[in-house]
Order: sequence, then C-alpha cells, then structure tokens
Amino acid sequence: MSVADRIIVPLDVPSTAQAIALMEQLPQVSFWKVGLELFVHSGGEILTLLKSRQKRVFLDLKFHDIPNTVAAACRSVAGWEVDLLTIHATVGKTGLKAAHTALQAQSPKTQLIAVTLLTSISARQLALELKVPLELPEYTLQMALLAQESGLSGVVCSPQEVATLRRVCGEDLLLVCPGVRPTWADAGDQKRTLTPVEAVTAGADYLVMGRPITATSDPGTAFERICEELTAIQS
Ligand SMILES: O=C(O)c1cc(=O)[nH]c(=O)n1[C@@H]1O[C@H](COP(=O)(O)O)[C@@H](O)[C@H]1O
Repeated sequence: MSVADRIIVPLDVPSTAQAIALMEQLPQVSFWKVGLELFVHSGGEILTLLKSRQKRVFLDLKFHDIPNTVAAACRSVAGWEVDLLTIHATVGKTGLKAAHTALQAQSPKTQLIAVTLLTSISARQLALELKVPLELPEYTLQMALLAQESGLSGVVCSPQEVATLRRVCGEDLLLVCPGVRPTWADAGDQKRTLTPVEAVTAGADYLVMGRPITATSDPGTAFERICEELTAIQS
C-alpha cells in the first residue's frame, strides 16, 4: 500500500456540493470518510457518488445503542457496501457481536471497527468526568480486546495507544488512528496526538487526518507534504 493510500481524509462538510469541491481539490486521495455532519445531510447520495468515483469509503456513524438496534442499523448500512463502519466499543460484547454478525451476513467486505475512546478525551477527563477508574492506556486496551473478542476487524484508537495495541492484539487487528497531527498543524480539540510518522512507526494501519489538510489554503500541498514525511521513513 502506498503512503497516500494509508491516509483517510474526512469529508467534514455540511453538503454534497462542498464534499465534491473538496474531493476535486484532492484527486490523489483514495480513501474518504463520511461522518455524521455530511451523512445526516446527504444520506446515501454521497456514498453512491464516492463509489462511482472508485473511492474507498469509511462510513463513520459511531453506532451506540442496544444490541437489537445496532444490528438493525448494520443491516441498513449493508447495502452501501462501504469499506469501514464505526461502532462504539462501549455498546458491550453482546451489541458488538450482534452488529458484527448482522453486517457479516449481508456485507462481508465491510469491516466493522470499534471506537476505543475518542481522541478528544484526555486521561484527566476519563477519570474526572467519565469516572472510569482504570488508567487510560489500560482502559483503551480493554476496549480493543473487547472488540477483538467480539469478532470485529479493528479499532479506532489514538496514535498514542497504537504501539501497545499492536503488541498485545497482534498484527491482524486493524488500527485506524485519528488524532494525528504533523508538527506544523494545530491540535485543535484533539487531546491524544502523535505525528503521522510516529503513528505509522508505532504500527498504525490508517491515519484519519482532516483539518491539517482540509483547513489549509492549499489542501493538495498539505497532503503531499504529509506523504513526503511518510515516504522518508519507508525508504
Ligand atoms: O471515528 C473517528 O473517525 C474519530 C474517532 C476519534 O476518536 N476521534 C476522531 O477525531 N475521529 C474523527 O476523525 C476526524 C479527525 O479530524 P481532524 O481532527 O480534523 O483531523 C474527525 O472526522 C472525527 O470525527
């Protein structure tokens, strides 16, 4: 896989027209993420459009509900044949298994991946707001193991947790990392970040990077700059 193919760019825009404009600024991007903002507005139209342009699609709807409901939602998504789909690990093992089974039955190529802990949450927030008594690295590991034991293909995790997850969960678990920030980009609301080079060196399969690319005056140049940084570690 080329370094460019490891980068998933979110279409974090409010309309199909703005999504098309962004795609046209970044023709070299092969993998796009559709999240809540765009999907609520555009529905399946944007997914059909991406597939018609031979793009890979990460549908990031982060399901979080009871087992019967997440399984039914997965059956509804199945027809779109997206490449990646998200669910929160905190739905628990019964919900994860039900969602995975429902998706596998109708869209076996779609990989269901579980969010371990949002990258916007710090260790302090985990303890003080969410009242989780485990240390953050232990908590995220337990969420990843829960996803793996439930049969899921992979997890969404912060790059700071990648090295441990790769070591404990093995080579087969897909590790998809948002919260990636080049040295020259702002962290924004991301709390647990590493650079693209650090994330890939630690064992990340895919990097989800939005604002460092899309919020610049020249997204194409920002994307190429990140690819050059990643190419340097591969050679
Ligand atoms: O599931 C995700 O993609 C996700 C999980 C997570 O823990 N943190 C996170 O930032 N994301 C998404 O990854 C993208 C990150 O965008 P930037 O912060 O602009 O690079 C956004 O579309 C988020 O919705």
